[in-house]
Amino acid sequence: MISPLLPISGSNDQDIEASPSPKKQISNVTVCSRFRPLNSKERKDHGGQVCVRRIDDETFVFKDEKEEESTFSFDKVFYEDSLQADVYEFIALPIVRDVVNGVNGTIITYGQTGAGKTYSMEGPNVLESDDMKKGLLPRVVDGLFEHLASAGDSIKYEITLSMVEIYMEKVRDLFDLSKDNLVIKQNKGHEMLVSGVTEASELLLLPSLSGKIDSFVRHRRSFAKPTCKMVSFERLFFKCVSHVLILRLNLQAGIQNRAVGETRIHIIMLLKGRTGKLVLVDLAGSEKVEKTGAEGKLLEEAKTINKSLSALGNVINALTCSSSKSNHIPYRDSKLTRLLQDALGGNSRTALICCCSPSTSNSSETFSTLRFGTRAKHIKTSPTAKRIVDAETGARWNAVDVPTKVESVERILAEMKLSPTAPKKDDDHHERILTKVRFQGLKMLFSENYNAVE
Ligand SMILES: Nc1ncnc2c1ncn2[C@@H]1O[C@H](COP(=O)(O)OP(=O)(O)OP(=O)(O)O)[C@@H](O)[C@H]1O
Repeated sequence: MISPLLPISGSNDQDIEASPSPKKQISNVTVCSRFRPLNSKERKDHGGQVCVRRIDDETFVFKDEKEEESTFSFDKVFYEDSLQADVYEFIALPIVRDVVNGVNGTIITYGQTGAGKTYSMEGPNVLESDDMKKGLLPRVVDGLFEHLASAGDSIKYEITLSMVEIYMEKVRDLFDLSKDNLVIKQNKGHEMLVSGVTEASELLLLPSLSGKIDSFVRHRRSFAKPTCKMVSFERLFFKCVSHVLILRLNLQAGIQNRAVGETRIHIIMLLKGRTGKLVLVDLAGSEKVEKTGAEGKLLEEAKTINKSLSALGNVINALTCSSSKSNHIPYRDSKLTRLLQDALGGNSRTALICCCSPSTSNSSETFSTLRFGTRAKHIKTSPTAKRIVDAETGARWNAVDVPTKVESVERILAEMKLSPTAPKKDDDHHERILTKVRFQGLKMLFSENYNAVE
């Protein structure tokens, strides 16, 4: 069920308040490994030798530099023939659904430089519309909009996008480069936020866009701003799709602003709705400093990056150490761990993609990435839906439990049907009433939205 943005009112909703809210189960961080195809250098210089032997979709045998074999298991293993769509469906789609329902989500790519982190996260670029190549980011943006729209009874939803990079332990705003040392804070709900970060905001949406966004993007790449008024379903669709595209253009603009050259940086994208927050993190390469061959300023950058990745490892160790329940978790040791505090130790459904080269020439870095992933697998998080306060009545709801106006009507009709005192009606009759009520409800909500947006 989708949570609406409009305040909920009416006696019907009051009845539903009493119904118990389902509790979310404790869940692990989802950890996957992904092996990219061998590149031409690995094929040429190392005879195309690989360090991984597939057992099944969750398990493989890894051969280290000393030819010793160990078996690794993850929630899912994506081998070199895996599709971008498979990665999205397994890792991101459940998180996107949860975010729409008020549960925060985080997706992190980890691995050495050149292992496929950016390819997994972005694909060739975020405006890519080829389904074989499109990465997680554009799919997540499309998926968020599609899920919000497909409910039909959800009306108005604001999505804001922020992008920051962590460079030399400073959080820089990728939409406003003058903000180059933003402060990370924790709000009353123990949620981490970047204070003063620029939020590109898009106000949305309505009818189902399923399958139509990419064909639109393919044909209207140069489209910049929505200009039409919401007067018909077609135009409404046009307006919604243009918002998706603008969001993708914003992403592209932020990505173009990030530090360039040899610099290794962490990139963090935050998509926020009224209820859930989705954080996508493309970490800097995890290789050892010596392997980078860096000198001078680049060496300093590499050391700072490795310090923050070590801090991430320490946080994971502290969280997974059995005696650490009462222990101090060193989130404050780096900006990265501070920003990921709620993703790792709190209220978030989190997925980690360990990106690896399959070549024996990189087996030492691959081994360290796989060990990092194995450790992260033991983190427990307890994501719960956010509480929403009804502006009119002050009633509090879990975002996942908030009934829409239309759903309220459905529940009442269903209850009437079940009630022993209710007059017995045939199913067709009941369906006809339901359809009419739905139509009336949507008509009313469409017009409310029209006024609000225009
Ligand atoms: N699954 C894949 N299928 C095909 N090509 C891939 C895949 N993963 C990565 N590549 C290619 O490998 C190269 C390196 O990938 P990518 O830039 O994503 O690495 P990275 O881990 O993000 O490195 P960096 O830390 O430098 O950002 C790119 O040319 C990319 O297109």
